[in-house]
Amino acid sequence: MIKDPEIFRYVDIPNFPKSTVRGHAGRLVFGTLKGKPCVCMQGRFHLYEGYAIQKITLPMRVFKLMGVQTMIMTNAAGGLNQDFKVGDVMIIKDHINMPGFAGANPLCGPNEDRFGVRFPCMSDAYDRELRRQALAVGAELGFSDFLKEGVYCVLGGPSFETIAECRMLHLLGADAVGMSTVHEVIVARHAGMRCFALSLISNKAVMDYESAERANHEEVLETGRQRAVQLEKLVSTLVGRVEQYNNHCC
Ligand SMILES: O=P(O)(O)O[C@H]1O[C@H](CO)[C@@H](O)[C@H]1O
Ligand code: HPA
Repeated sequence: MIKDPEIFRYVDIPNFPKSTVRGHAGRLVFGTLKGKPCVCMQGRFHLYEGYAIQKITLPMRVFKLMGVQTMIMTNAAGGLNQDFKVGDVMIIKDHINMPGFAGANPLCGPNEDRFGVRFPCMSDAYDRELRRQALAVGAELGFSDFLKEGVYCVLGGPSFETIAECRMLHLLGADAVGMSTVHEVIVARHAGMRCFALSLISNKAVMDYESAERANHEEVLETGRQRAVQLEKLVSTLVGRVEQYNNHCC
């Protein structure tokens, strides 16, 4: 997908965290996608790997310093919205930061004024224009049947949610639940980068005490393999249409 790739392993980059999750290759790939210069993370970092929240989000600040303007993220998530099916792709329109409620926010500590303000706004965390474009691209590609929009809730993991927790998150207005992305979005927005994120609904969150279904990482990986081609097509077509973005308001 990336043309003329230059690949760096995380383990070879000083102070970079290392990927520990199965399915996350742990490499930075530089190159072009549809003629646009880009850098891709093959594997991101999670609280449950034991990293400090600031370490998980360090790549966002590295990207900002490299001149990156737009962040596009994908994740796998459990579907809470009862209209969602396994294999649906949810454009994230907003998030609920559960660890943040308990004080785990990547911007805690002295503010880094060279990146952004002390109290960044999050009501426009997921760029409206990119979401609109993604829906249009999805329709052109014939993906409308499985393309949704919704609210992503992040938890710390690594244990999957209990039935009572899934019911609570659903009542709170979350459409999907996962263990990533939100910390990075907060740091990227703080630094004035534009964010767009997709959740692949890799499993249905279990909401019923009679259900025999059990969340498991195998199913998450398998759904990822099944939707990989369409996700690549959606993201690469969107990237081809992304315009230069300069956010001067911070
Ligand atoms: O890393 P992402 O794509 O968010 O994957 C999700 O899937 C893993 C659990 O199966 C967790 O890492 C969770 O966050
Ligand atoms: N819960 C939390 N994280 C997840 C899930 C889930 O059901 N599926 C993929 N990541």
